[in-house]
Amino acid sequence: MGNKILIVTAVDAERDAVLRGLEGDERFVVIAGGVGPAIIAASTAAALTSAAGSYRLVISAGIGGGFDGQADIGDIVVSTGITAADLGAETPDGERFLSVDELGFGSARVAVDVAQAHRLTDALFTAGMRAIAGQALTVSTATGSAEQAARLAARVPGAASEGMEGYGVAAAAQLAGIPVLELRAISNRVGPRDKSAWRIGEALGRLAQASAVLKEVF
Ligand SMILES: O=C(O)c1cccc(C(=O)CC[C@H]2O[C@@H](n3cnc4c(=O)[nH]cnc43)[C@H](O)[C@@H]2O)c1
Repeated sequence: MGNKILIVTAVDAERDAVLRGLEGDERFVVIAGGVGPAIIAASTAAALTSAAGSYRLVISAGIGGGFDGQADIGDIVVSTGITAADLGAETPDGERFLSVDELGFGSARVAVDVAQAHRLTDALFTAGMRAIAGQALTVSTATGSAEQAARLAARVPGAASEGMEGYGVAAAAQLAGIPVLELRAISNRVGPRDKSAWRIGEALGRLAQASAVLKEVF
């Protein structure tokens, strides 16, 4: 395993924010892998394969939604677990969701080094940031209602952030045998879709700040 760290964002604006924070630290390679779990899994796998043996850690980084009571706009969520929260099946009555774990088709969860997640959270806090260690959820459809937010919070205890890429990045890292973390700068509440309430610019600024701390921790 090499000494480099691969950071994968969805879009260029997130990649550029991370690069601003890293200030040219050559231990880190930062790519924008696309929006959604499938394309970013492919992008991550391609990056890892093209430089096999170079990386010791993969980080999924970007903006994300915060679950009420867990993470507010401007906070940073560091994953203590990464879950594809909508990977499964509905029961015939439409009342319940069965995860792939319950269906026996593998796992929607990727474990992370929780001690490492807490070290990063502590370092972010020391740097004056509001940082939370919690469960990072990946969905293919950004939540747009209070009802869906409640369903997801009940489905994944400790749900703190919602994004659309973490599990894809994590699945590629897991297949390559490389540890993974997810880092989300919260841009909005998970719940009723209200684009006017999104604070994407602020979240990108927090992402840059948090990226500067990565240099101290890893
Ligand atoms: O609903 C809208 O009008 C709208 C406006 C701006 C952005 C979106 C997105 O769906 C962005 C998806 C993109 O950003 C990440 N992200 C940010 N917040 C969330 C969220 O609450 N739930 C899921 N993903 C979120 C995500 O990782 C994507 O890369 C919509």
